[in-house]
Amino acid sequence: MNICVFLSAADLPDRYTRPAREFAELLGRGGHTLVWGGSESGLMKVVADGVEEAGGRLVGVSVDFLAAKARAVSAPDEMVIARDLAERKALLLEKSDAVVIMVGGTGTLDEATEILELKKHGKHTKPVVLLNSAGFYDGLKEQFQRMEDEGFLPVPLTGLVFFAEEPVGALAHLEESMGVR
Ligand SMILES: CC(C)=CCNc1ncnc2c1ncn2[C@@H]1O[C@H](COP(=O)(O)O)[C@@H](O)[C@H]1O
Repeated sequence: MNICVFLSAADLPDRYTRPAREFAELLGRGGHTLVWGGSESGLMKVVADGVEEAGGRLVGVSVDFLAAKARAVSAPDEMVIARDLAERKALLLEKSDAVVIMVGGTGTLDEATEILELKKHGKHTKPVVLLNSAGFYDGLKEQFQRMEDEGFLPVPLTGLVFFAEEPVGALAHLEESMGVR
């Protein structure tokens, strides 16, 4: 399975780094491919290193203005450079069977909301998991719940996104959704 991971490009403390590394190891050991933004920075690098060390394949989709900072990869790994952020998001989704949103800032939020919006409109049916490491997304979860409770969501929240507290639960949900378990 090709699993797209959105997450921070910042260097972060152990409470966020540990689950990122753990998820990467599970992904690699499970024989899956990581599809990610291609960066060699922060948590994005932690995940790429973890997948590579565990024997998984990497598919990066960087973007023109960040291409100089993209990870150097060689076959069977892959790196594509998109023209802009819009094309990058489209390519990340196109190359993936499932999406995991991990802790991040505005870049991660941008990617997450676009993927959920496209799913809401039936443009894709790929499973999306929000990995709530160290309770980072408690506030967002509450906001989504309020959107649903007050009639802002035309589809059930559970049909849009699955909240996982730990990496093992996140991967198990994806494997079950895709029938590879
Ligand atoms: C030092 C430096 C400029 C590093 C490069 N920085 C980046 N390289 C690649 N993708 C990025 C970078 N910053 C943001 N992104 C995109 O936005 C998300 C992370 O943004 P953020 O850190 O959550 O807001 C990633 O999923 C990635 O697709």
